[in-house]
Amino acid sequence: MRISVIGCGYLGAVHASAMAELGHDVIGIDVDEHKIGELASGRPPFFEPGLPEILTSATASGRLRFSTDMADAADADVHFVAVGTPQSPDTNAADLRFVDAAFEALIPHLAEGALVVGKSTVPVGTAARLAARIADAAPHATLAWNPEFLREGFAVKDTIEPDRLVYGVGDDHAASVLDRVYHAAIEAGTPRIVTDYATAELVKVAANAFLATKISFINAMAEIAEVTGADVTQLADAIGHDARIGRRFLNAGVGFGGGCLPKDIRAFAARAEELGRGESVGFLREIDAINLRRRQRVVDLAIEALGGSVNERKVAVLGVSFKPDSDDVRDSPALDVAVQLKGLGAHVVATDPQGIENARVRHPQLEYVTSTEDALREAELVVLVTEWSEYRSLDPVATAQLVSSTSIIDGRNVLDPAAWRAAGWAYQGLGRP
Ligand SMILES: NC(=O)c1ccc[n+]([C@@H]2O[C@H](COP(=O)([O-])OP(=O)(O)OC[C@H]3O[C@@H](n4cnc5c(N)ncnc54)[C@H](O)[C@@H]3O)[C@@H](O)[C@H]2O)c1
Ligand SMILES: O=c1ccn([C@@H]2O[C@H](COP(=O)(O)OP(=O)(O)O[C@H]3O[C@H](CO)[C@@H](O)[C@H](O)[C@H]3O)[C@@H](O)[C@H]2O)c(=O)[nH]1
Repeated sequence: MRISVIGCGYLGAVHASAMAELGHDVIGIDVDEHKIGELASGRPPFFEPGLPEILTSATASGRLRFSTDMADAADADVHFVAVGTPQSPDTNAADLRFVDAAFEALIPHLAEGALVVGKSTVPVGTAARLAARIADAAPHATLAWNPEFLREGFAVKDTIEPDRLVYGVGDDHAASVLDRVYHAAIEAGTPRIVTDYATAELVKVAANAFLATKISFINAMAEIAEVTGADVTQLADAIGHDARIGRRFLNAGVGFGGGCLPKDIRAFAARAEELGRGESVGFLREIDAINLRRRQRVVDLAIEALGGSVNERKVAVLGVSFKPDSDDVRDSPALDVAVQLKGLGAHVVATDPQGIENARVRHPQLEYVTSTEDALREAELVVLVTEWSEYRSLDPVATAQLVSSTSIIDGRNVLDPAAWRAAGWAYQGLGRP
């Protein structure tokens, strides 16, 4: 099929490449000329495992092209809209300016029978509004909403082999077109839920709200563990054995960040307020508050570990991206901790295998080094805040040779406390004795 993908960021670039990998003829459109130049040359503008391979093969084969000109999308049968929906600074609601601009730019180019498919995460009610706009301005086209559930770090696999497909549609035709787009996943037996616009929009924000709740639940248990001497990781293992609960997403630590969970729960709460149902998801504000307290907890532990003040003390911060296998630093707990420590006068040296470039743009005041050893050298405190595999596998004995003081805060509870203590370290996890 001929497909356009409008918005080629973390979601759109992967979606466009994966659709081409599945054999479709794809054009990616973005307003960012630099990004489009990189993608057209087969270079991903961000780090995502597996993306370079499919981007290179699809651009080389000619099945995948990129442009900044919406007119180049005109002959596509299906248009995926994957532009950003960031948090509005004043209200916390989703900022729909980019979605509206993309739709207005696309509408004049819609061919007879074209299907527009929303992928961006939007407040419930957005699709109905945009469907009315299309019915008015381009009645020969139709709209579907097909939320995306990919995880950064696993984006290619999640796109090609999704756990489920959700179609919010106004008629059966739209569902059959989407079945042709996703024929490989459908044939592999992927569950497919065909529903109305509002349900499809709500499925997406409900899923992220649930995941955020699971993480903040275990972090709340960590807060209780910290005043009782209990161990939250054992607690998570024990409750996780109950299949009704499950062990995944019960890793206590510095909490959730990224371009999705924090902004999506805030936008959901703001939308519920608008709908007069603020109390129904009022708990999401508590989920957010627990999450942000964990960042503060790491900062407080750092102050404690350094005897009451971090001022002019060298702190090695391991990790700046919001999760491993990603260079994304949007609302990163790791970067937030580094910035707070710097604000308190610490000499922060931060490192990360992929996130430094993005972190430097947002926080040029921090010192960044690419080598873990350079970050650790002469450090008076080590703070592990993103669990990249190379930090998880640090050897406590060798690491002790590099630092000036053997004190570590494990903000992701990924190190073996016994091994680190045996090597002479003062080890502090979160929610662990
Ligand atoms: N990143 C993820 O893992 C993920 C997963 C599921 C859903 N989502 C949702 O997908 C959407 C996109 O997220 P993202 O992380 O890819 O954001 P992003 O900021 O990485 O990418 C958005 C892209 O849209 C482009 N853009 C903005 N206005 C445009 C316009 N008028 N026309 C064409 N392009 C335009 C921007 O230049 C940018 O490249 C958001 O709604 C997000 O919540 C993201
Ligand atoms: O037990 C856990 C699991 C995750 N996290 C943190 O939670 C955040 C989010 O992690 P994850 O959900 O794996 O990453 P995202 O790529 O942001 O993916 C989420 O957000 C996407 C955008 O909406 C959705 O598509 C995905 O389904 C949803 O998992 C990260 O900071 C993690 O460190 C924890 O603190 N503890």
